[in-house]
Amino acid sequence: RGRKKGSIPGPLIGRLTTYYRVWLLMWGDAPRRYAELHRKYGPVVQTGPYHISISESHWIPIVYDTKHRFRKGRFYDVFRPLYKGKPLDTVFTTSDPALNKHLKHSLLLNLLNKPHLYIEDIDYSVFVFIQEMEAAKGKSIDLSSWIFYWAFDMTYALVFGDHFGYMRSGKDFNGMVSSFKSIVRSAAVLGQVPKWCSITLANKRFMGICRSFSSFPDPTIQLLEEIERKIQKHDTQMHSCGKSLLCRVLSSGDHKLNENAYDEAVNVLFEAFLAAAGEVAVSVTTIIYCLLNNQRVYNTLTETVRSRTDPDHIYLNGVIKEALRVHTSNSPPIERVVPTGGLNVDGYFIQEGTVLGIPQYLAHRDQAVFGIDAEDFRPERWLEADPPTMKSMDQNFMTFGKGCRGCVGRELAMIEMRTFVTKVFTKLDVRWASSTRPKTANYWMMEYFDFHVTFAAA
Ligand code: HEM
Repeated sequence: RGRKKGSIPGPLIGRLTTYYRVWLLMWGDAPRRYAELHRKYGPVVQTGPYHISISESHWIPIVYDTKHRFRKGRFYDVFRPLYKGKPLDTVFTTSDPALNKHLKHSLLLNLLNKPHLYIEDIDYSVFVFIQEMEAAKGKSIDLSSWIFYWAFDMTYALVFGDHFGYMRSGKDFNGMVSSFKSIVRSAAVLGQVPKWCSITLANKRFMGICRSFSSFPDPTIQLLEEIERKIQKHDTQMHSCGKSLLCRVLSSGDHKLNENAYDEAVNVLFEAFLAAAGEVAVSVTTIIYCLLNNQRVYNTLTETVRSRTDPDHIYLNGVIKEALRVHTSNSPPIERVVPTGGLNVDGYFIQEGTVLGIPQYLAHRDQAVFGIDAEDFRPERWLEADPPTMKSMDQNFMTFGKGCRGCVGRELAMIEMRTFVTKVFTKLDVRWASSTRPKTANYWMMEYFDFHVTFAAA
């Protein structure tokens, strides 16, 4: 366990107890609270006995390095599902570079490097969304929920080659969407004190008791059971889609002979679904939120997609990046642990074992990088920037994480988001259903409540 040397400023309570970080997070507006801390104490702030938050952009490539020097810490333990009674380390949660590379390889090989295989499923999912919205024309609907239904249905199709059916049923029929949101929220808060995790989410007995209450939200157990059912169906030849991640991961048949291969298949399928569905849903909701709040950009975008004058999606990519810059999905700073030997930067010496994080919210608002209008939603900045400015904007764009543990699904996510926006806005117009605007909260992911809109023909 390391500790900072010298005098890093910060609130006294943060130096004394790690529970201060729980307090920072539990109100659902952590980005604003971190911004306030940096305004008061400067660019490097001690937020916990072993935690430091940094708002200086030039630390980004140091902390999120490409060589696995700065590893993930124990915060990620909360995201490990209990499988066969034990926490399962996944590609996302593990701090072990070898396991991370191994599982990532399987994801890339079987899903992410094969865009031609999934375009059809993405198109179909958006087609169903449009059909449902056409049927609901003129009625007020909760868009945030519907985008979750779309993202869960689509991801399910890519991973399992089958249809989940949220959009067709028009509701969260098995409670998985709402349980996903609540577990992510609690995990973010519990993860601030990793020892809580071993007595709660990672504890077999505790989780057993919780699960005996049918109302207890646990999407991980639902998903793991679903994966095992699907594997069984696949093995008994009742599953024949051929191109899903499930089929490709199981194609060698090793999982039938070897328990490790079976567990690995479960692991990869689990993370491919969970890492993808929620983030994509939140991001598309954010994009539409920004468009509805900015009529000028809404008009330019709809004109561009309807007239098909932007075949390379230059304006659309600008809109997507700008929306995800201004309202980035992740709330607490993404954390990494200082490696052996400590870290010496800008006159600070930070001991090994200290946990460092750079709040995305602040990196995305650095005026030296994005200009004095950094607070504003202005997609054109991504079209106008000269090469050096673009380079620093890209370096500060942290929505997909950074370095060797950044998002492996970024390209897939971009295809999904572009397909959704292009197809939906080509056919339909969206308007706020009333003068009341959605409320937001941000624990780990941005959440929108009462996102009421109406759809009309374009
Ligand atoms: C707009 C949508 C998405 C956003 C905003 C997003 C964001 C992120 C972020 C911020 C990280 C790094 C988290 C950290 O370091 O703690 C990450 C990692 C990851 N993402 Fe995504 N993601 C998205 C879509 C996807 C999709 C579609 C997949 C597909 C499988 C995916 C798979 C992963 C995986 C496997 C990791 C862990 C990588 C590693 O640890 O090496 N993501 N994502």
